[in-house]
Amino acid sequence: MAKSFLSIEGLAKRFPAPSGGGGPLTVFEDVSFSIEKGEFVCIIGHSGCGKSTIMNVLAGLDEATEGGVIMNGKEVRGPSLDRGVVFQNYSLLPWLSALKNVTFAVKARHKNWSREEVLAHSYKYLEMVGLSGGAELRKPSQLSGGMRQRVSIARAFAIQPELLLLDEPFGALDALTRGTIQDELLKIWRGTNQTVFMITHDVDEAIYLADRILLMTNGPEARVAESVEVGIPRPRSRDEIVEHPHYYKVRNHLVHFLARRSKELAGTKSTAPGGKPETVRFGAEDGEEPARPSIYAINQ
Ligand SMILES: Nc1ncnc2c1ncn2[C@@H]1O[C@H](COP(=O)(O)OP(=O)(O)OP(=O)(O)O)[C@@H](O)[C@H]1O
Repeated sequence: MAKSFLSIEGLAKRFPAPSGGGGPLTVFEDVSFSIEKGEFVCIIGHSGCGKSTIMNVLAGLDEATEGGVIMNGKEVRGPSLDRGVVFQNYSLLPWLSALKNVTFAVKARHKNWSREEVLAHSYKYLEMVGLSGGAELRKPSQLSGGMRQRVSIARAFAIQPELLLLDEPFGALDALTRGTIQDELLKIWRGTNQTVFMITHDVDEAIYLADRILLMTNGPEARVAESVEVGIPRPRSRDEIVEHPHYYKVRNHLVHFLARRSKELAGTKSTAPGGKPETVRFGAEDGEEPARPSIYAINQ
């Protein structure tokens, strides 16, 4: 069988017992899933289940206690420009302007580019996120939280990594900017065959953007329990997506998982082969028999 672009195999993360006593904290265990080249995958789960920790392991910034990550047939060990990350807390270099934060990364990626090429490329992405007209010359401390997040997004997009890792990238943005940058992200993703793995708490954002949505049970001992296929054709429009017959089925499934099943399934083991999440797929209307896995049928 062909290997996936990204394979997460039997990942577990434990932290030593806190000084007050007790056993080690198992944040998650038996986390296994794969992502195909060019897929857009979102992950949703309650606070503390370990989403950011999984992302840090994918980025090569943290090590799992058990298991590993294979990308393009190679084990992920340490960070790489093939994996671009946007964190919740921007992680910009505070002594550099917004522009230099981006050019710094672009120069590292394209060592043989001229100064003009680096500048033109960096400006393209800064303008895309709405940072121009002088704002790009300010240092992070002189920018608002939303503006800093936009610099961080421009920097990650500008290095055109094979895998884009986004940890709640739009959380600090106002609704209008958020919508614009979501659409830019989709445009870039469609045009580049990049693979995107994104954490979000917003079910509507996940349905609008993703091909698949991974659902995590509550921690400790969390796991990825389900992989929900969105199944809504692209390009998607914000106005029309809610009219699609799958939209509310997917949305209700996600909300129900977060409200009830993430807790009910907490601490249970996967019954699927290799600990992979159950696939949840919603069938077409018009009399076609939907391919519903047992887990979906149970929760109808
Ligand atoms: N260095 C550490 N030592 C001990 N526990 C830690 C450490 N880092 C993270 N944790 C714990 O690991 C768990 C998972 O944290 P993580 O930030 O990955 O969760 P998350 O799902 O991304 O949460 P959120 O949605 O709030 O961002 C939390 O319970 C956190 O307290």
